Amino acid sequence: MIHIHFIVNPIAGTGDNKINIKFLEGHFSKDRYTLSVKNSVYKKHAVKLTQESIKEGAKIIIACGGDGTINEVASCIIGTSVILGVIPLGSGNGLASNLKISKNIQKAISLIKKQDVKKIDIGSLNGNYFFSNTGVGFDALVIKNYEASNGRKLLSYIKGTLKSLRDIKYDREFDVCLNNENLVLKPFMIFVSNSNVLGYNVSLTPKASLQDGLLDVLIVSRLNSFKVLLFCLLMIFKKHHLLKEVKSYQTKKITINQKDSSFYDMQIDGEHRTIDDSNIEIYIQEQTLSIIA
Ligand SMILES: Nc1ncnc2c1ncn2[C@@H]1O[C@H](COP(=O)(O)OP(=O)(O)OP(=O)(O)O)[C@@H](O)[C@H]1O
Repeated sequence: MIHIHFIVNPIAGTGDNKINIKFLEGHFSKDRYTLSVKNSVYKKHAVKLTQESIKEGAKIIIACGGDGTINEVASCIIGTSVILGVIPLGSGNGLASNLKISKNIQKAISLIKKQDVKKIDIGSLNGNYFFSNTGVGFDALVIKNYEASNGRKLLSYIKGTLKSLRDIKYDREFDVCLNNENLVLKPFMIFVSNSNVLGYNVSLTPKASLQDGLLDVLIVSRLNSFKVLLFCLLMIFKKHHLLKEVKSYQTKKITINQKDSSFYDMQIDGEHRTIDDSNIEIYIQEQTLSIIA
């Protein structure tokens, strides 16, 4: 018997998914599989549900949601023998897009039943894991404003972006160290990615791979308002690197220090997080997560 648990975020994406026990029993035969389905009812609830599923003996845990849900579920199974599966129900679905996991639920289920398991790299940031990307600066501000808007649609991201264009300040100076290079800057954004898709098929780091043992880093120096708009436009066509303010790196580790503040507003896998520290260390942990893909 294979014990599969499904952790479902009912508000992910359009919030109208049809994942429930009855639906799943139509796809997984009772002779081979025992199923459990749990819905998260508040933010971060998937962490608790996953921990319970591990105690209950789940062998495969399926994160049904977007990058935020994947983060909550996958963070709990690091260091266990549990295998992660994904049914992409999110809005952006960055990690699932990189892994070419279909948004079509029947196809995602067929993939889970095949059980082809890959080992992928994960990112670590001051004791937090990320699987897709993290960042400080403009991207974190967009996510913060998006979450504050309480909307859940692409329009809320666009509104969050427009508000961030008005709000962005360059008041924090960071000392950044990567690949033995030291930079001192007040950046527009420092974006660190494990995966090659940000979400909605937009990519800031198209060369990133989940299995190359490297983080892809985009450091964008201060931009004037015109250049910010140009950056956003070029990003849609994956040409943002044409701006001289945009520098791309590949590295195993990056550290960021600041003297004048003891916290960072960050985004981790598309969720806003405050990191209470003046120093940040981000590094890759190679082939650490077993995932069906
Ligand atoms: N019942 C719930 N009510 C409110 N928030 C929830 C609930 N269940 C989960 N969440 C939160 O919803 C947030 C968004 O989840 P998720 O990232 O999976 O979806 P998404 O934002 O639509 O997708 P993506 O990140 O791919 O764009 C997460 O922070 C998660 O903790």
